[in-house]
Amino acid sequence: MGKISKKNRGNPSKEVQWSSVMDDALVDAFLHKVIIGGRVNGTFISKAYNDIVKELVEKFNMEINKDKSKPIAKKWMTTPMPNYSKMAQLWAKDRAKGDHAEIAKEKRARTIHDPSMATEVEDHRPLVLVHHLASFKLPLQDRLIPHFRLFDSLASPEASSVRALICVGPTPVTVDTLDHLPSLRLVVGSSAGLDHVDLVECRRRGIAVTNSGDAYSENVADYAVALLLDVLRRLSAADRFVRSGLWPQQGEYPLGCKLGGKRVGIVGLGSIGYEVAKRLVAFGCTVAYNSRNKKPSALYPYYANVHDLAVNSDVLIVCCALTNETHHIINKDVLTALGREGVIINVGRGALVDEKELVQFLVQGEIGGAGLDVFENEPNVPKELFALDNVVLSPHLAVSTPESFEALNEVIIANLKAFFSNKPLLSPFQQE
Ligand SMILES: O=CC(=O)O
Repeated sequence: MGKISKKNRGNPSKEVQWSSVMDDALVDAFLHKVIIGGRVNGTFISKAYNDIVKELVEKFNMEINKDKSKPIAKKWMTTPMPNYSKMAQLWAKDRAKGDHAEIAKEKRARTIHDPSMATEVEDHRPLVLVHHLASFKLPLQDRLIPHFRLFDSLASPEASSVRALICVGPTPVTVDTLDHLPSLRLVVGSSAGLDHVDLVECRRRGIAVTNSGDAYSENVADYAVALLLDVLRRLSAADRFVRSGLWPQQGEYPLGCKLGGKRVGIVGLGSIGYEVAKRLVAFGCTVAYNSRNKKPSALYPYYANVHDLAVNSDVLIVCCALTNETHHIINKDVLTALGREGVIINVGRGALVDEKELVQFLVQGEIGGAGLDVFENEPNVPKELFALDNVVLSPHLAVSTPESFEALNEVIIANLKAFFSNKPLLSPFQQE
């Protein structure tokens, strides 16, 4: 509990208690977005948000919109701001006195700069553009607010001076995007693959690029192994068999194959590929790989081209970056080399595989099966695959777990903090 002097309208001398029931982070967000920033961008229109508004209003005897049918935020957006800004300062000061000195220190650093409040508050947080398609939101974005001053429009006046951008999911970063951002020096990708970022143009303009580093690697590797086990043991198909009531009618289900002992070729031995290899060795598989260059630290046999890797593999697991060189790296020749019993797992990008050819091979039984998390034209999946029990389909999910998003958040913050303090970046993008 802390104390705060209430100096605004109503009862000028009364001291009110600051309730500790409110989550600090939400209060911060509230202070930044509503009180100081004076606007709500929609992120906090939620029950938690409304609770905070309500509690603040009650504590400070401020006017409240009595009409419950209207969101409180609407009312607050039209309320004059200065008193609230003062309140935020008092609150920060108050916290500084108690055992929350650290929080308050951080809070002072978080205070947003708004020209209309310039004499009252100061904001030292670096400016960062969150660049995202409407359908892609950065997971845990609110956690960045204490560290960075975020905005999300290329049309905003801040665009001309912003030095760092977070690229959310597959949001394209093109020449046109970069033309809006003359001061940009860093693109922080939130994905492992960065085929949606014009890397050549970034390099030409001296813009560094980072990706998700190791944040997703274990999750994607788990998923690749899960897809492979599913294809080999026909788990999803067996599940459908039971659910559709066919077991009592048809009895035995066709045998699946053992994973141990398979020769697995990994296409792209980056951090995901390494994790896949580790897991498959534990299952008793033999592992070989192809990547742009032989890795001095890798003990697995190296094949300089995917065709030769396929000839010597029962399974290909595709987890390399999509580039001009790797587009359709799994083509008709590679599929032929893999053979009728061969299995393809793709957790990289759809366009790494010539999808039309793959569909033909699967439909005609010229390949053993496939586990696909990615497709050439997402979210559209070739309908011919729906009827095939030796194919496991997944909606681009391999990276997504709460744990991987937590890890991603740390990588993003670490990269931005390193950049703004002129230290080496945590996960500069490297092509495998
Ligand atoms: O596909 C997801 C990613 O590249 O992170």
